[in-house]
Amino acid sequence: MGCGSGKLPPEAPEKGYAGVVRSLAAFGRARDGGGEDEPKKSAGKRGGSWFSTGGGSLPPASNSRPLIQDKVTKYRDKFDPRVTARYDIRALIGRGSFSRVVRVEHRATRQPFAIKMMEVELAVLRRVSHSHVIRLIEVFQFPRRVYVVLELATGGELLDRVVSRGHFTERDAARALRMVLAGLGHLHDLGIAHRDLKPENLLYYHPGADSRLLVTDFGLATFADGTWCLTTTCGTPEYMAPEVLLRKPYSCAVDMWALGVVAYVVLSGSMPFEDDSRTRLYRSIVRGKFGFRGDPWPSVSNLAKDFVQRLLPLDPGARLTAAQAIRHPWVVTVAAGSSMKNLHRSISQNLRQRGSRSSSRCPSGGGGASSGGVQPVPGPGPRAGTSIWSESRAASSRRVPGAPSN
Ligand SMILES: Nc1ncnc2c1ncn2[C@@H]1O[C@H](COP(=O)(O)OP(=O)(O)OP(=O)(O)O)[C@@H](O)[C@H]1O
Repeated sequence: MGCGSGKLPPEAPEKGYAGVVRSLAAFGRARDGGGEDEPKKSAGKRGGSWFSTGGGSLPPASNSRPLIQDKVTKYRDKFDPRVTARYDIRALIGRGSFSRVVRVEHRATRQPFAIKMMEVELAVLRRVSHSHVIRLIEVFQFPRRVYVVLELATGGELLDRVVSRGHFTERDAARALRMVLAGLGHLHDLGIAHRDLKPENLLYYHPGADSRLLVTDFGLATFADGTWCLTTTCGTPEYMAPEVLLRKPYSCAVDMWALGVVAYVVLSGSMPFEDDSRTRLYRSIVRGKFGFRGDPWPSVSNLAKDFVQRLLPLDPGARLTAAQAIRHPWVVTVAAGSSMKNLHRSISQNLRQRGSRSSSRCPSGGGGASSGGVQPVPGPGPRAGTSIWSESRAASSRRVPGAPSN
């Protein structure tokens, strides 16, 4: 379930990103040759399976079986034989702006994994090893493509679980956020800024109630070599920190801002900063004014509100770090506590309302230049729930369309 209007892809080649965008744009246009074969997230297939993903038989028994089987074969043909020699391609899980993710099975062990086809995020993923960060299994690197075998997360996105549970309390929210904070703390300790933290990039490892929550999608992640060394404008608008929009040098603290937005969403189903116009959205973010209005906020504890507020100060230096946030009394006491009000009804209602508003705003799923204008990048254009980026360092005098100038 998405809660953002589109991803701002990052600027030019920090770690060769522009080339990646170019080649993936070509990949999307030329190599896919018939994108209709694959589910589009904007068509509602996100996170779902295109054909049977169940541990074995492909595809499901139905009248469309031969057609689906053709598609399976066609899709498999797009994989390098060295990959298919090791892994059996079972199903397409989903598509990102610059990637495809498929469910696979290791031929020797029959163990399921996900393979992500993309060309970035490797340097970051290679360094990371944490129970709350998606694990890199192995990589196949070829001149034109990279196939990344990842831990397979089958438990769905954070907000989907919030909605599907039927019962959701502050304790559940605190437990989920504590897991995210643990993963984020590990990344920040390694000097890695994720830069696209949002509920869609938080996946449960398995469907069970005791599942680990994993930070995923390192497509915009980068090494922050110094404290305030990053300048790229990228992310997902609703989750972008004011210093990013103002084109100030920034640090890992942008992830803490995004976590503040995630916390607000998880506790209420609504967004702290939201506007149909991207220009107005950016203005409200850089003003940093938000409230706790409407349901379920009257039922939410002051401690929870304090936690959110301490993640969303305009001054990044005043924001909690991951190490501080995980020790915040709300996280410590509420996560361990037991009886809490059920916030589920209001949260689900708000999420549903927001979902229907954004689908009526962007019928094609686009980020919408008309709504304030984030420019599409080469290749697949921005869609609802995806990240976008603009070339700020390469053209420092140019503003992110719609973003306030400093
Ligand atoms: N390791 C994984 N296990 C299971 N599903 C995954 C895994 N990695 C990604 N997915 C799913 O695959 C789909 C595509 O993910 P991907 O990270 O490529 O792009 P995205 O983050 O959805 O889009 P964008 O990159 O435009 O933000 C999503 O539905 C995501 O939840």
